[in-house]
Amino acid sequence: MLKSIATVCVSGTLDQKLAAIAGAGFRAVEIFEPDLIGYPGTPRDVARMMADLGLACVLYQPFRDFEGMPEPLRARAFDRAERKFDLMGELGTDRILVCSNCSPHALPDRGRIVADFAELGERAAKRGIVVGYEALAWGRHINDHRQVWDIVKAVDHPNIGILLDSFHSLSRAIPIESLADIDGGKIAFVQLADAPRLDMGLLYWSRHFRCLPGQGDMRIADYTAALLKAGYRGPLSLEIFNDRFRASSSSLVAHDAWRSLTATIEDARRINGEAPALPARAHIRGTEFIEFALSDEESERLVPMLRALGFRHTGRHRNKAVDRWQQGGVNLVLNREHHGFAHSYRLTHGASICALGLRVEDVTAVLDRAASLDIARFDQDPGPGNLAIPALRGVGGSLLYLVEDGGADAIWAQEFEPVEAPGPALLQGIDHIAASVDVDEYLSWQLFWTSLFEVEKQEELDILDPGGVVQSRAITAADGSFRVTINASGGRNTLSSRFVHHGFGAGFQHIAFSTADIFGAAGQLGREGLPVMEVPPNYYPDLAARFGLEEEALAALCGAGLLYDEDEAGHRYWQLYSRAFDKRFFFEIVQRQDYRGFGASNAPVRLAAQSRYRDPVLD
Ligand SMILES: O=C(O)c1ccc(O)c(O)c1
Ligand SMILES: [Mg+2]
Repeated sequence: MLKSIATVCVSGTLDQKLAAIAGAGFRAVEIFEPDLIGYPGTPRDVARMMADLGLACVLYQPFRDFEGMPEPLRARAFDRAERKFDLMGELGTDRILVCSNCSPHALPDRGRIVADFAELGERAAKRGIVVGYEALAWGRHINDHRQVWDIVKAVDHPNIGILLDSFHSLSRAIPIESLADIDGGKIAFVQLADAPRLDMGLLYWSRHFRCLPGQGDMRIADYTAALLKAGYRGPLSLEIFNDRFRASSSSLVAHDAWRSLTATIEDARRINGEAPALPARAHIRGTEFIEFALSDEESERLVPMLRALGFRHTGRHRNKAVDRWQQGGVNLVLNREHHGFAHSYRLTHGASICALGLRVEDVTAVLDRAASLDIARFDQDPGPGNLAIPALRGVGGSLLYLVEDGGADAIWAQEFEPVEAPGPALLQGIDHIAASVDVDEYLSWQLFWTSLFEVEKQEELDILDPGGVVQSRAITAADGSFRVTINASGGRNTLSSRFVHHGFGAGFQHIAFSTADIFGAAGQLGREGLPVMEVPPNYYPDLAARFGLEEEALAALCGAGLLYDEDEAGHRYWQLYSRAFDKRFFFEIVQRQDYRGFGASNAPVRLAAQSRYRDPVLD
């Protein structure tokens, strides 16, 4: 399938947009009229620019308020169309989008609309132009693709087809099955856009909140699959009106667009039972290790924190300044090297979580899928005697190492000499990892995880921080083997924004370890003297009121300094936070009993407490 994108999707001037689009691998583009009008070159100049970039112009759009007009507006509409046909000749495109009429003058006269398109078809045929008629969801009389299909059938002209835009169909909840009634040969063009489920007017929703397929809540792969099944073989083109995209990097959005469209086409092929072109999304079986980039001095200060949490120094790398700290199923790797990736990461961001090691069934398959999705591979000479672990570039330039089950055992055994034996495991595993990212990259990081791995997006939450609102979305494997939360905020002073700005970019801000005995863990931290985040006293009476807790249970929670939550089914969740290390990252300990969330109701309490630790001058 030819992949295309509308110039309206990305930021910049027309030349910048086209460069970003071509740079992301696209070979086809829709020219959105305002981008052309605002450009200081002729349509021929733009045609040359597209040719130089290897881009074919597959659509010119939009042409508005055409059909069903009374005279003299009708004659004016045909005159306007002729002028646009002239322009299309110069631009070198043979396809135009006519969107349904929104004018208050438009008449609900089907006969007239059919006649108008029949006439337009004749005029288009003389120029070798094909017209795609699109039902805008808010069109005055025509706002449903089923109406457009009815009209296109009645017009029955080879130069008049239907243009389908997933947003307009799905925002109105028009059944996808209705696409099966359309003759694929009469589909002039297809535009794809997703959107989050929002309760607002259709026009405002469409013009500000569209997003790339996979970033929202619409069934875009099913929609695409239905069109392919109907026999459509033309370009699949992204048309995203999104305020954030308009304000962020054109290159980032264009690359994400390529990734999104590639994944969507693959999903659609699979839905239709066609042979897959890419390996399937991989199930993340678990986190094999988490790597920290530290100076020697930072490492010395982190070590007591890890010891207090129950970790033991179980391995020392034989030829690198790298240590393994272990407990239960958790491996923490402390990298103090003075060259290489971790060192560079630390120089840029400060003490950091610089890499995750994920366990998957088939590393090669993940690498192949990643390559098709244009996710960058990372290779570094592991040095003599060390095993190379394949890696991908992930959030904020951190790395995602990929290992197969048992695949890391050889590395632990061969490259690390034993130091201490592991102690009793108070913490058993990694419950979740939390990333803080720039608000402009919030959707991008979601797409990264959901396009590559077999994970599900959870409902987005707005979390209140004393410095602003934080958007938070968890992305989880169905069996709980992997959970990551992505947090972003437009407010400059929220915890997540401060992390991103002070640390020069997105990254992992906290790790939540799982325990089966959170009261035991709290007791141990107390005995070890590890400072934990203080819970404000008002929290506990509120908890008691909300959940009807007995005095004794409440006293235990309060005594241990725990946060607590229950879901509607009564599943329970306990949380405990460490203080942050160098204001860069912190640890959480959680215990969950069939509870699937992340304690969202506790997050504002936690963020308020953390904001009290701010230095009023430095932070
Ligand atoms: O918002 C609009 O006006 C508009 C214009 C052209 C399109 O293809 C579309 O889907 C929406
Ligand atoms: Mg459209």
